Amino acid sequence: MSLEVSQLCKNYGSQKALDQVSFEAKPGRILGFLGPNGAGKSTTMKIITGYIQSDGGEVRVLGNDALSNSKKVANLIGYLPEKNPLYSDMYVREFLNFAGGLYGLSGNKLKIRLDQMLEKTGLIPEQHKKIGQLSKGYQQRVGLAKALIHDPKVVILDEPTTGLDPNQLVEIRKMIQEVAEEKTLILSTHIMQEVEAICKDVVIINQGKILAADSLENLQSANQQIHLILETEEEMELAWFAHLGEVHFGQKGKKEIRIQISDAVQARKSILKVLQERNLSLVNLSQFKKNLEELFREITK
Ligand SMILES: Nc1ncnc2c1ncn2[C@@H]1O[C@H](COP(=O)(O)OP(=O)(O)OP(=O)(O)O)[C@@H](O)[C@H]1O
Repeated sequence: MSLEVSQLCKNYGSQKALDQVSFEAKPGRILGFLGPNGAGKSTTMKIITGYIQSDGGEVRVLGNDALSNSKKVANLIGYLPEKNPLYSDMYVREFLNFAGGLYGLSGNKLKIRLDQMLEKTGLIPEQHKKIGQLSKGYQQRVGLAKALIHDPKVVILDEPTTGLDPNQLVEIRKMIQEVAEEKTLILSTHIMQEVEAICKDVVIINQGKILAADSLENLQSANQQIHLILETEEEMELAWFAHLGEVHFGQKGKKEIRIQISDAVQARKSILKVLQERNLSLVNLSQFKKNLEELFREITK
């Protein structure tokens, strides 16, 4: 396992920001780290990367304890913080050169790595511009190149696509996927479609506690229940459909009933029978499966 986080705790004064947070990240699989605002995502990432200390628990990076081997672990991790801190007066190449130097790279090795990172992040045409002159999307690329300059094994990206236009978003996501092919990558994001598009594993945190940690596939298949929305002209009673599964009224009050079922064909037949017997006029009968967004809202509400 490249990254093991176990039983992390962190308090800010009397507030418990992290409460026994544990999860693992594997190489070659992007782990989506999800949670509502204030859930504890950035705090977890800052502890993993050594920016702040925990009040308890353990972080192991490629088997190294992050607390007792902080220097070694810092070299194994690349981090793009939420508020990407860049020196806007520095030139792109100059800045990345400086960042590489901080990790002990120099001479030809630094030059080769610098060229590789500029190429990988599409920054070659921009390398002689001042960072402050770049668009937000290109500034994020500089942040990504900085996080990767020392060729870390574990990469942590805190909301890297927030505020990007749709074109930049697609390009940065593609870059993230390429990076993840050879690294362990944790991606914090609020965008559920992003998780469904590029993550293999998912951790959901809320109020400092882990609520789910599994592969995206397992989470989705555990929620493969089908939902039917039934709408009629007349008011209905939940009891008429209770034999089919879990039932509750929908947005249109008693004229809309939502039913969670496992056998859609059988359920539709039964519903039509009830409608006929009670002489109800059907307005809509549709079915859907929960996506990650709905699952997230249900878990964290
Ligand atoms: N330095 C600090 N001092 C006091 N409280 C803090 C500090 N940093 C974070 N917190 C609190 O700890 C909790 C977790 O914050 P954190 O920034 O880790 O959440 P987050 O999941 O990253 O949120 P967001 O998605 O909004 O960035 C929040 O309630 C926040 O107000």
